[in-house]
Amino acid sequence: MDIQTHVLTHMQQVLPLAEPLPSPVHGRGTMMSGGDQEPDHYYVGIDVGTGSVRAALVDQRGVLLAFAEQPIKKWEPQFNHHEQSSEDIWAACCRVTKEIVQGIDAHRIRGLGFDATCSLVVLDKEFHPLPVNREGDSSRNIIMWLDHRAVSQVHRINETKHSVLQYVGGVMSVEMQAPKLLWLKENLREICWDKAGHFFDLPDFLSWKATGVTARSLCSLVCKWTYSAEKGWDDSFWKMIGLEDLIGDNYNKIGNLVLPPGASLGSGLIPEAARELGLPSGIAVAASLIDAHAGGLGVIGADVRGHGLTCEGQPVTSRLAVICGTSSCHMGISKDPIFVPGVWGPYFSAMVPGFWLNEGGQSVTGKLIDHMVQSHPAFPELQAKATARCQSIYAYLNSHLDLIKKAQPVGFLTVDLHVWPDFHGNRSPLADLTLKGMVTGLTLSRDLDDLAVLYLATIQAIAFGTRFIIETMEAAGHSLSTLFLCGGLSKNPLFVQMHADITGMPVVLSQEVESVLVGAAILGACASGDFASVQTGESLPETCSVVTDFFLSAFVME
Ligand SMILES: Nc1ncnc2c1ncn2[C@@H]1O[C@H](COP(=O)(O)OP(=O)(O)O)[C@@H](O)[C@H]1O
Ligand SMILES: O=C(CO)[C@H](O)[C@H](O)COP(=O)(O)O
Repeated sequence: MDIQTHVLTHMQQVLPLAEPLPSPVHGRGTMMSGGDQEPDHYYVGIDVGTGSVRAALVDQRGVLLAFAEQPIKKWEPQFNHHEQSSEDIWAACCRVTKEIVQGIDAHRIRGLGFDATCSLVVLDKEFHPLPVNREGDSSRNIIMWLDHRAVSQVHRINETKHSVLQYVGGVMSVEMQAPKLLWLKENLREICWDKAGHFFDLPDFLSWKATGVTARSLCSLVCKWTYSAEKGWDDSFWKMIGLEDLIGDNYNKIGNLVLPPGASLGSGLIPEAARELGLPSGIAVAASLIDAHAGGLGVIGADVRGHGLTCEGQPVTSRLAVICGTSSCHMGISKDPIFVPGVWGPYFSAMVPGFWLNEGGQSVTGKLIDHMVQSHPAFPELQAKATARCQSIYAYLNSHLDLIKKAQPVGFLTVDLHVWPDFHGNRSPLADLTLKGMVTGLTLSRDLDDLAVLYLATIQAIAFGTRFIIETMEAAGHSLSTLFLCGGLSKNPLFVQMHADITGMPVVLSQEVESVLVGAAILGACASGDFASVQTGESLPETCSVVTDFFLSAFVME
């Protein structure tokens, strides 16, 4: 889609914003073993997003009983370099977990599951943090997923045309781990590469910290490290890109024991981690998931009966889970592998066991909306007015748009203003990290109306990006009918409505807003042995015992 057709479809397809949103339907899916009785088992889910760590206590019926959140540190020492600290993140995990289990009978806690962003954690041979920066600051030992420092490395990797690239949409992303590893070898040889003993995906770092087990999740290795669920590591790839040193020691530094998400790790929670987290030692700890995959697992099997949706009579492969936080991830599953140019995958068993996964994505969505709003001259005025009304800036902007639209549908406020949203490159389906953002239709206006309309145009551009990804997935063989949204942006009704209007698909929101966390708790439930797997049986969702029982869609926008 070039900018011309983008603008055209933009103007043609923006449908009226629906009447006030229907109230959530308060109901719940089939009860699990506990029925209506007092819950006797609890599971803890910990979700490490880009901006914060959250924890939830969930019972065996899938009801979220307690929630806590804590921001985490981020550094941007130079443009396109984004770093974090594994110690800071672990400390935040401990704080939020202690908070959610206060006053709870700890003996009822049966399992713990983690999900996290797919950032790269570097430790030395004694498991101490190593610097990923020229300043030698070892507290910054994580290269974040959105870090784009390894541009030259990923370019060379893609030039090899190695066959593993077929399984990442044909083009490896600079956000994956191989280019970041190569960057470390080429740029920080002495202070980092030569001393490194362990390179972890963040979700696997957390499960190691909790159990002392260095096993990696199939999810991380397949989606970000070129591991094949069927064939394992491909030596020829690592040799071809100049990282043959990782093959030695049987891939010990990047993982040689690989477990499916939800598998129980070692002897469970080790005493030191138990003390720090405020949980009983020895409870089951699960092999982890990447955050988008936990969200996908949390929503894709939702029980939609009674809402008259076409997907009720369709296989689960007609559903697209969209996890919308700092970035948006578009998770579609299939029985057979589907190769979609510019869309990551197909990945076998990386999210739902036994299914192939394709993962489309937009590198910055929440971050882009925040950026557009916060950098506008009218932002201080917006903040003051929202604070005076005790509203979030987004609730304020949404009601402001309702005021200024007058009789016309809100979508038409942007007939003259268009945003191209690739401010941090295009992840899918163009798979071009060099792309930049664009705004057309600017005037000299600097007021709040102008800010509100720019905010709307940004949301619309993101929704068009989702539509572009859906069209590309369908052209390659997916057949999609319904969107299942979760993540921070799904709490914004305008964002959700624009996705329904612009894709022409109904959007289902889970009754439990914190679906990503429930996805993490499902892992803990599975590891505890209380449930046989994250999903059982041949087909979803009918026989998807844990997933279906945990969820009921709350309301639908069409
Ligand atoms: N209630 C809300 N209304 C509008 N936007 C929201 C709301 N809550 C969170 N967001 C937006 O969602 C994004 C963060 O989503 P979140 O899932 O918390 O991100 P991450 O997992 O990447 O840390 C931010 O851009 C934030 O502005
Ligand atoms: O690449 C991803 C998943 O495969 C995500 O974009 C990344 O993990 C960041 O997630 P979030 O936007 O929720 O913080």
